[in-house]
Amino acid sequence: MKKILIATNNKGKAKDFESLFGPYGFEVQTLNDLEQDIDVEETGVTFEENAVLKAETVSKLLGIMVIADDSGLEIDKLQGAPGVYSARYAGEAKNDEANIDKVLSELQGVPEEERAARFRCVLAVAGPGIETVTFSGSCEGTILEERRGSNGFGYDPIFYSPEKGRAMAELSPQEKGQISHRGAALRQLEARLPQLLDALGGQQ
Ligand SMILES: O=c1nc[nH]c2c1ncn2[C@H]1C[C@H](O)[C@@H](COP(=O)(O)OP(=O)(O)OP(=O)(O)O)O1
Ligand SMILES: [Mg+2]
Repeated sequence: MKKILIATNNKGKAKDFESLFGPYGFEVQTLNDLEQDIDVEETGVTFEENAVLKAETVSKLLGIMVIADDSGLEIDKLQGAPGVYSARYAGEAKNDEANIDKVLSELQGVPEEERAARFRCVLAVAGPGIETVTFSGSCEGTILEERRGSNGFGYDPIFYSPEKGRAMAELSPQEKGQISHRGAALRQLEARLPQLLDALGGQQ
């Protein structure tokens, strides 16, 4: 089976990639599947910088083509926060529950029409002998007043999709892929994948 390494330690992201790449016959692997511990420090100030940093660092280390994902939530009322700091919003420990609590308390009393937000995702593909390329996607919604649903990961329980009429965490992985920032970025990447794999001489 063709394998694709995603330079992430986030198991929730990995599931999104599986439901999107599975139908194309790719087995998705992540940094959690490797014997060595790899954790790239995210020193960039944009999603794009961090995605490129993660993809190029891991690709150079292992000598293979990899895809990295940097993503996050932008809330208009909070001037775009948490943004690139989404994973670390409530502290370095990267705790989804604490991050959600922090957002909910900051938006306490803010009416629905002022709770607009979007998820953003930038994917970077890096590999030996190819120029690093990036693809991006976004997904518009609003922030709920309380959690709904138990699917997905991260901020999914408080992100309402007007397109689906449900919280992101109430969607199946397939439904999420149809509307998500990651789904949008991945569809662009898919269009370029044959070319990228060709440039690598059929590595995968
Ligand atoms: O579809 C999503 N549904 C809900 N929340 C999401 C989503 N996509 C990103 N997010 C949130 C999770 C985390 O708070 C941050 C990503 O941070 P980000 O640095 O890209 O990922 P991460 O540190 O969890 O894993 P890694 O860097 O190893 O890929 O945005
Ligand atoms: Mg990260």
